[in-house]
Amino acid sequence: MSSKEVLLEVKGLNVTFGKGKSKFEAIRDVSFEIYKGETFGLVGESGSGKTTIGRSIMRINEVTGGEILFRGRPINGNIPKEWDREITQKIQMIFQDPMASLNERAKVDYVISEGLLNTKKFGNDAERMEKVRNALLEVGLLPEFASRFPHEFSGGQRQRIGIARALVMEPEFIIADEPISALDVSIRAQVLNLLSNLQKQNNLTYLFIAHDLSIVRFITDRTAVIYEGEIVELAPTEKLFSNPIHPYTRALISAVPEPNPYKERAKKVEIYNPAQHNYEKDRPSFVEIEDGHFVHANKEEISRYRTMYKIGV
Ligand SMILES: Nc1ncnc2c1ncn2[C@@H]1O[C@H](COP(=O)(O)OP(=O)(O)OP(=O)(O)O)[C@@H](O)[C@H]1O
Repeated sequence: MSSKEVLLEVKGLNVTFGKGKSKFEAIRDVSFEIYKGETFGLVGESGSGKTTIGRSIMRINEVTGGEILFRGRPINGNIPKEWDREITQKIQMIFQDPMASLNERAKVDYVISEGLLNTKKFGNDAERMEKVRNALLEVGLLPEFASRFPHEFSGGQRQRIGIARALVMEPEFIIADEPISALDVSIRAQVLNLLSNLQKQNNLTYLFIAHDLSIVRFITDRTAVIYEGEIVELAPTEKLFSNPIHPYTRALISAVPEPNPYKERAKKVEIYNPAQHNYEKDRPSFVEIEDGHFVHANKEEISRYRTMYKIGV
């Protein structure tokens, strides 16, 4: 269950890579809030900037402009040591490819407890081992697995180890970056169920990154759609699917395959053409077109969308 208590706030985030001619603005003026206890989806195609946002929150990426607040306090810049340590513990990330994110030469106990070792806060060896065993149990693995190597496990088990690695830190906020994309289709639902159960048990808040809208639909409370480094639409997830407004969101939704093959054939796929926006005189902003439903648009588009999609008319 989500409250309206803001846990994480991203305000006017800009991320630029490179300098001079090779300068590339990967994230442009991105703002959103994530409420405590909710699952917030971030959806967009490859290269749109989803991971860069996740990495900025993890403080792996340099932030060029704007700020990120956790529990109302900035996480970047010159911050007190104690606060820095707390953020390092409370914000964790689960990665797409469990193979790539796990050190193959390290045993599972080390893989899971590495973060604990770095924060010092978590006691002696025996206490750490106890935490590792508990984390393994929590993700549905045997405590004995602690003394094995990651390559001895299946993809799904490795992702569970990746989840245990985040969980052992006793986080409050988890960024799940395409956590099931690399997994066999047959085990995806299991891992999603695990994430959902862990959320309830541990009162976790999730930022769930995906390129696949159909996954986001079933597990997120609210969703933001990102296109080329900009959020084009943000709404409660059901609203986004029942009444998508931005042409890019509409194109994405129309591209989600229908489970019914007959319907799919009849379905018209919309194509998104960014040139359709005329922003030269009438500049766009991020407008709340109805309660909690934001769209990137200019004045002319807002009034057109209101009429087209029967909002407040
Ligand atoms: N360290 C970097 N240096 C230069 N460009 C980068 C760097 N990291 C990311 N980019 C670029 O920024 C853009 C956004 O990348 P990002 O990985 O955030 O996208 P994404 O939406 O997560 O895509 P994917 O689903 O493929 O991971 C891409 O064009 C990428 O090439």
